[in-house]
Amino acid sequence: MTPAATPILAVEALEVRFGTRNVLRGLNLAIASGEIFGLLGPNGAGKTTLIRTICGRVTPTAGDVTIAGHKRGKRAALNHIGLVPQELALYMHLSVRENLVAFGRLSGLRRKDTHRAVDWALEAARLRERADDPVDILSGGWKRRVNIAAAILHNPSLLILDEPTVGVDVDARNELQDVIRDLSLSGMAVLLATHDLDQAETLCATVGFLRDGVIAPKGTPRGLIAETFEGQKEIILELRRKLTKKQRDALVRSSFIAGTSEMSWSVMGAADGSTSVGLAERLERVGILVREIRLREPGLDSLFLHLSRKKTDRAPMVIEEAA
Ligand SMILES: Nc1ncnc2c1ncn2[C@@H]1O[C@H](COP(=O)(O)OP(=O)(O)OP(=O)(O)O)[C@@H](O)[C@H]1O
Repeated sequence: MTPAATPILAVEALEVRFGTRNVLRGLNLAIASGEIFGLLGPNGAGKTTLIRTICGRVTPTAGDVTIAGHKRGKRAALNHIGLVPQELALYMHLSVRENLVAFGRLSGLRRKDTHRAVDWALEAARLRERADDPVDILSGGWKRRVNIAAAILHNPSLLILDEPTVGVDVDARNELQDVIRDLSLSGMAVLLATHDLDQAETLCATVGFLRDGVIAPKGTPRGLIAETFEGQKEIILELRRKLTKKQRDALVRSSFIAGTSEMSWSVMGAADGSTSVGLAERLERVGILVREIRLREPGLDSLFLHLSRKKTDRAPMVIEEAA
């Protein structure tokens, strides 16, 4: 966002408490017209709570939220928001067009405006060819596009998407991403909550990590990666066999992070690749058998793992001494 741009969404010092639990603790966020902001964060960090607060469904304990200059919760503010929830909220037996007409009427569009809005939304969500199909015969990716079309019928200034591509195949995901990109190019500000870090990296001008009730760090994906890793490379180990507890502890103490299967581990190493030289032999000496060692440029996924670790977990890579 350029410093001069007036944000479509402005969140200032937002606090939300549930009972004794402070979920949001002085959160700030600004999204400009045409900007796609990726909201990242571990499960339970408060992403949905932030979205619900922006939409006026949760009352904050402190702070301000304005949408296109209107205070959150007011009718004028709601008129500027298009919300695409994670769950599909569609009439399955009606056609795509009938669904959109129904949503248009429900959202208060006049009859004569509804058909124009539906035609525009069908085009924008690339749904024209399926307009007359009943929703229940569509695949997951198409249904999600109908969900988006329903949210943009009133041409909102701010489009909020909560995990828009969960459970869809790669082609459908790419199509959805193109739809979101086109909407941002038409001037919509987009808040995209996602666990899909690859998607955030390709789609979002800026991303932020919601942790401990605030969004930090925040910046361009490339900028954040460069700042955090300072040119280091990510070393990925694929193991031949399962680790003993002792071997596992040794890797963890040496700053390795386990992938989802625990047969894959990663660690940051020197930019010139020297860290990986002789690594397989060193690991073998402590009984850790490696199938493959790869080097790659770190991505947002590496940053996410890095930020998710406790500071005390981080140590230099000293596998020999540690094991
Ligand atoms: N209405 C509520 N009353 C009490 N606690 C709540 C309420 N809504 C959310 N929470 C709590 O607030 C925390 C944040 O939840 P939230 O759903 O916003 O997280 P999230 O980042 O969206 O998670 P996920 O990625 O899993 O959807 C959680 O601990 C949740 O249990």
